Amino acid sequence: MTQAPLFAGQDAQPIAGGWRQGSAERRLTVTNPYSGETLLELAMADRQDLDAAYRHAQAAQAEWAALGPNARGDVMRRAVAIFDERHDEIIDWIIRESGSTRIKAQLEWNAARAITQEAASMPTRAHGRILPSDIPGKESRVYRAPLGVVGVISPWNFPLNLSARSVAPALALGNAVVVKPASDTPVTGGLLLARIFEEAGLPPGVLSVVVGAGSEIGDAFVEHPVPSLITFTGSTPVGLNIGRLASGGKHLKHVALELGGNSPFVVLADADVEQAVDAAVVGKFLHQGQICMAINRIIVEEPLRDAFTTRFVERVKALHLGDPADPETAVGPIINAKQLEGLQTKIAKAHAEGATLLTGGDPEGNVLPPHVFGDVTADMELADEEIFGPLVGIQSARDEAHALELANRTEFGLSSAVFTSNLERGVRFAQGIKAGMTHVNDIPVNDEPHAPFGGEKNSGLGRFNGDWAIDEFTTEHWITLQHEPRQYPF
Ligand SMILES: NC(=O)C1=CN([C@@H]2O[C@H](COP(=O)(O)OP(=O)(O)OC[C@H]3O[C@@H](n4cnc5c(N)ncnc54)[C@H](OP(=O)(O)O)[C@@H]3O)[C@@H](O)[C@H]2O)C=CC1
Ligand SMILES: O=C(O)c1ccc(O)c(O)c1
Repeated sequence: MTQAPLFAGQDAQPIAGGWRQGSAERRLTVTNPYSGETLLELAMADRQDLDAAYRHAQAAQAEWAALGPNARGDVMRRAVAIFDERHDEIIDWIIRESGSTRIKAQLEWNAARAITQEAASMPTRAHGRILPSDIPGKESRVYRAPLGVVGVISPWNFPLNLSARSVAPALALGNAVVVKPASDTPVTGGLLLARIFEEAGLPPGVLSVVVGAGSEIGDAFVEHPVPSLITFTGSTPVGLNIGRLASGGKHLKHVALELGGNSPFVVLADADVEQAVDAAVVGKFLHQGQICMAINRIIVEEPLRDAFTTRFVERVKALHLGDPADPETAVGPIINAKQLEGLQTKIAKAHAEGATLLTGGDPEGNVLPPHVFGDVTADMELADEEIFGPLVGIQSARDEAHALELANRTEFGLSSAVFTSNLERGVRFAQGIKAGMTHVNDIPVNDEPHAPFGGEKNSGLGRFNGDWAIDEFTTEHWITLQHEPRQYPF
């Protein structure tokens, strides 16, 4: 007997314990970025819906936390089982809603499942501490407790995973959660995840999803008095605004921000060219480059530049473009026309600034052929700004010191990579890069559920995953007990 779909595209969202239509006048049409097919239409959520979601989360949170670590862990374990049972439906939604290739959709399903499995262990890892004290008769305890209610704002590029990597740990650690997914991907960014946790036995109202425009409910989402923490993944301008609202408004709250990136991919003169090219092709063009960790600049030490460039361009020209559902497709569509137009503007700017086009082509629908530019200098926009698309420039470095100077030249510091035949030299180079993450002889696109994920400089604040998530999604309360009357100085 075939199962009913987990989510059938109905006009409903889980707000304050029940599935219902949003209350805003504005309706959202969600389309397939490759085919243009309408996937669903939704009445969007408004500020009243948001307030109801937060208030209900606040009311439901204490009972959810009190269920205890094993019960909360069991919900996570059942959610992992549902990820497995519903694998094909989830993959299909990721492909259709975000234009992900099947390759990328599988990677995203892996990542979302893995963080949910990691979250299942977190309830029994949320430890308090007993501290020594110099005060006679004092017992000194540190209790670790859930923050309360967590607000999660996620983007359209890895919507399922970039919601799950906040939602699963936050819930597992006893918080309640309200999610605002990107308007391009409300299903994989929130509605599907809500159905997974609902089927896994999460009590109603502990997780709400409000499908509302960031431009309309975004500030209210952050400034609301209920959430103690806002996690955000998206553009640096929006992230900086969220940071300002969270720290400068009426209600001070924690933030965990994962923002833009400009990953340098450095190839030193002693690197294996073929290995470096293999990595560069995937590290740049996976998900059409729409990944915060994606290679944004290729920096090759002079002696290797021509050999690397020739081989890299050959490999790029051979990439399979087109239908993201086709297992052979490496490069699928850009998420929407606005993003495509932005990329075409970047291409024109690269030409105007004197870069040399080595391979490119005109878009077919939202599918933009990979563009590689040579003779790129660090002051060009192509090198200095986040691209978030299938474009890249190759810069030449005089020597290792110059390569490091170029790598550190931008406002961003999320991920990075360096290729060399001497691994310890690679580690020393990595330690010189001002970033949250560096991968020696690998792509900068790496994320493991127990490893600290996050950026420095304008790439963000805080770290996700593993022990770092436990710190982000809980708080510590110092409580002391005087077992004998204390002698005060007056
Ligand atoms: N670091 C990363 O992973 C990502 C980086 N980016 C960068 O951002 C650029 C633009 O992409 P875009 O999707 O527009 O990124 P945004 O930062 O605009 O969107 C990310 C999320 O923030 C929401 N949002 C938008 N405005 C506000 C606001 N004022 N307050 C609160 N939330 C808000 C969006 O909602 P809504 O969809 O309703 O607008 C979405 O859910 C990309 O070209 C890329 O450079 C984008 C995505 C991911
Ligand atoms: O911000 C991103 O683009 C992004 C993508 C995939 C991940 O696993 C992740 O942690 C971040």
